[in-house]
Amino acid sequence: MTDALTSAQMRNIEQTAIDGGKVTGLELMDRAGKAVVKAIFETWPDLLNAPRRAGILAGPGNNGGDGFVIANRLRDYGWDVEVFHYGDIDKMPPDAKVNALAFANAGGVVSPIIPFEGRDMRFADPPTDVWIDAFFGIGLTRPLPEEVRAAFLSISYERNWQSNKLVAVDILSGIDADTGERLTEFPLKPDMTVTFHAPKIGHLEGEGADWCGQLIVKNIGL
Ligand SMILES: NC(=O)C1=CN([C@@H]2O[C@H](COP(=O)(O)OP(=O)(O)OC[C@H]3O[C@@H](n4cnc5c(N)ncnc54)[C@H](OP(=O)(O)O)[C@@H]3O)[C@@H](O)[C@H]2O)[C@H](O)CC1
Ligand SMILES: [K+]
Repeated sequence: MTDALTSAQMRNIEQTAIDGGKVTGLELMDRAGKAVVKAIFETWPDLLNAPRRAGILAGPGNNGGDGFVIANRLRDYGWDVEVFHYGDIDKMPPDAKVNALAFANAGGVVSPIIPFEGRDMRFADPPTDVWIDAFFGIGLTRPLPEEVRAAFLSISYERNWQSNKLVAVDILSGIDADTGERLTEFPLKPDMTVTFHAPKIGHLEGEGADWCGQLIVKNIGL
């Protein structure tokens, strides 16, 4: 596995490629989101047999933008997709906003994450086959907001009763990408983390190493 990067090193690699005209941020986000979907079908090929249901937990930044790319892609496969957005589409960074608007304008369901509050997800009907954690990636700077922690807690009840999957985009939200420190604790380990270009320090150090599930590193052409 190639050397682990800090979030600053990753941003520098991305920005150098963008500044050099090799790729745009939007293209990188598109590749990242599609790489997550590819990793899902490579890991659980039976999910390809029939359209399923996905819950996308999207945050306010570009990690959330990846989540909307994934939402659009899974809808292309005929999946029933609902995005639970901690954030405001209008305030998202430009690349993320493009993908969020594409989802919303195509009739995609975007809900606030409040529905999870106190909701007993153990008997959710229909159950969600795959949860995508796209709340926060390498831009996490502090412990998670309480409503985000509560959403994760509700889903952890459901996961105890349903055999659904949790996939973390880039890194499990709540883990510091530069140290592996869990800035917020919740009882939900992902089945898989899909990161881009190279592992980050937070995937290999501290508690982060135990809170990845299967770590998949996908090339996004950098
Ligand atoms: N071209 C690219 O940059 C690509 C990026 N990829 C994906 O993008 C994320 C990194 O995106 P970024 O927007 O830098 O960061 P995040 O989405 O992780 O989060 C930043 C936003 O979240 C707010 N934030 C941070 N911590 C918290 C918190 N604990 N509570 C509430 N809000 C929080 C932050 O706000 P600030 O107040 O801190 O400014 C931002 O609004 C990367 O991980 C990839 O998934 C693509 O994959 C490749 C292209
Ligand atoms: K994430």
